[in-house]
Parts: sequence; structure tokens; C-alpha cells
Amino acid sequence: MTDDPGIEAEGLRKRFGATQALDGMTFTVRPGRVTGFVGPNGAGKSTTMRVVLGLDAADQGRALVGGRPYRTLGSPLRHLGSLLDAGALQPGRTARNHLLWLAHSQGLSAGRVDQVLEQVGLAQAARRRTGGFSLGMRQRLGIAAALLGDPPALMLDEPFNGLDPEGIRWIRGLLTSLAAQGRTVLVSSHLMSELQDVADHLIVVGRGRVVTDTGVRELLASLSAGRVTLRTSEPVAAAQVLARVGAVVRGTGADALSVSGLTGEAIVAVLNAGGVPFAELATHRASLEEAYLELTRDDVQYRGTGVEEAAR
Ligand SMILES: Nc1ncnc2c1ncn2[C@@H]1O[C@H](COP(=O)(O)OP(=O)(O)OP(=O)(O)O)[C@@H](O)[C@H]1O
Repeated sequence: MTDDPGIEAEGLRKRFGATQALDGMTFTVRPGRVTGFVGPNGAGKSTTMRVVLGLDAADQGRALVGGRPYRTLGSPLRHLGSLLDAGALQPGRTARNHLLWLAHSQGLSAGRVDQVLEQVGLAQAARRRTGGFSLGMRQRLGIAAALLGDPPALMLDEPFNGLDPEGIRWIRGLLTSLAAQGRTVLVSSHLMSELQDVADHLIVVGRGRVVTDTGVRELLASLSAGRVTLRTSEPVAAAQVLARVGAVVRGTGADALSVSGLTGEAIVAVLNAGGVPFAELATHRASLEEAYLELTRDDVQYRGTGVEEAAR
């Protein structure tokens, strides 16, 4: 699957009345990694996914799956598995019959239905009507449907919604293993924290277009670089002596400071010379949540594929 072009959006534009839902949305989701598709409510994530699936027509631009428009794919479930609205089920139908109906429409076997029910942990509930399913169970059933055709690409809209911590951990493991198998995996969320420890790559969107398209490791490294977290019972005195030698110091908690512009050794020397006590000194590790706040603080500072440190 290495030369698989993944999922591509090229200059998508879509207007609903007065709302410009997509305003030049352009990105490529590559195989072999989990790509998070993040942005605030209304940023255009669901609309993009609907356009990729041919459920909404773009006013301009095009979307391709494995190099082809979704609508031109025969047995599309074999090319792209998707979870859009886990609530869209016929309540009187059992989980197994729901999947059998889907499988039949795509020429897939009943054996495959039982495999995916097992894979998502719904084997015991296979013969129960979906009307009585919790949101978490409906999400699992939606994911089973996405996996049915053993597709090389998956696109999941807010799959963490309604899941308890065990369910969230399960989806993270599933997404990681799907990507490790060489599949293309696009996962939307409006909560960056949900993507922590699972996304390898991020496409951050706002107002219908891409704000940043970056690797998670590079992003976190750029935010962590040269920053040291200092814990001290005397933050004011510490900030004064450190600022005097040119460090940039920010308060990050009652007894915590973030210091940049000096090495750890230099910070220790300055604090000792000034007689300022401190309890802990550690290299700063940025979280995805922190990265997201930096990225969305001023859209203009982040363009194309690069990530720049925000001016402080
Ligand atoms: N069918 C529609 N009719 C009218 N407006 C729509 C329609 N679908 C989406 N919109 C509008 O387009 C914009 C983008 O919506 P979209 O659902 O794609 O955003 P999103 O990033 O998925 O948000 P969320 O995180 O809330 O799901 C929003 O302003 C939304 O109100």
C-alpha cells in the first residue's frame, strides 16, 4: 500500500446559504499513520468528510480516495470505511442484521460480519436490536461497518463521542493498529486531548480551510524546544533573577514557571547565585492541547505546512 495516494482534498469550496462551510480545503491524508482532523465546531470537518463520500457536492475542487472520486469506486466499502453519524440506524434491526444488509449490498460474506462484530467487541450483542444500544455501542457498530470491507482507508467523524475511558483506549489501540497495517486513517475531533497518544499527524482546520498540516512529533518538539519548567516556592524572586540575565519567564501555575533562553545548568547557577530555592527543574513537554491553543491563537501565524513558534 506504499504508493497508495490515500485521501486527497483539493481546493474544496462549499457554501450553505450565507455560510462558507469550505473555503479552499486542501490536504492529503497519507497511509501508514493516524491523521487527526481537528478544529472548532463549525470548522468544516464533517462537510469535508461528506464531500469525500459524495454525500454533499462541492461547489469547487475535488476529493479523491485512492486516486479516484468515491462515487466512481465499485464496492466502495472495500476502498473507504467511514463513520459519520453513529445514530443513523434502524432501531428495530439487530446489530448483525444491520451489518448483513450492508455486507450483502457490497458482495461481502456473512462470515466477515461475524469477524468485525468480534473485532469491535459486539459479538455478545450481535442479536440485540440497535434501538436499545448505548451511544458507545452504536459507535462500535458504526466502526464495525467501516471495517466490513477491509478497506485500505478509514475516515471516522468524532469516533470518541460518547465513549467511556475504556472505549476511548480501545479506539486508540484500534486506530494505531489499522495505521500500522499500512492503512490511511483520518479521524476528526473537536477535542485535541482525544487525539493525544494516537495521532501521528495533524490537520488543523478553521473556517473551512487548513490552518496547519504537521507531524505531531515535530509540533510538540517545536513547542517544547528550549523550555524548562521550574517549580519554586518563590516564583517572583526566581522570575526576577532569571529575567535579569535575559531569560524569558512565564508563570504557568502557583509555584511553576516556564523558562526559555537559558539551559537547565544556567538556570540552576543563576538561582543558586541569587539564593532562590527551587524544588524541581524539568524539560518542558508540550501537550497536544497546549499545541492546539498555540496554533489557533492566531491563524495568520501558521500557514501551509510549516509550524512556527508563536511570537511571545
Ligand atoms: N446542511 C447544511 N445546511 C446549512 N449549513 C450547514 C450544513 N452543513 C453544515 N453547515 C454549516 O457549515 C459549517 C461547517 O459545518 P461542519 O459540520 O462541517 O463543521 P465541523 O467542523 O464538522 O463541526 P463540528 O465539530 O460541530 O462537527 C457550519 O457553519 C455549519 O453550520
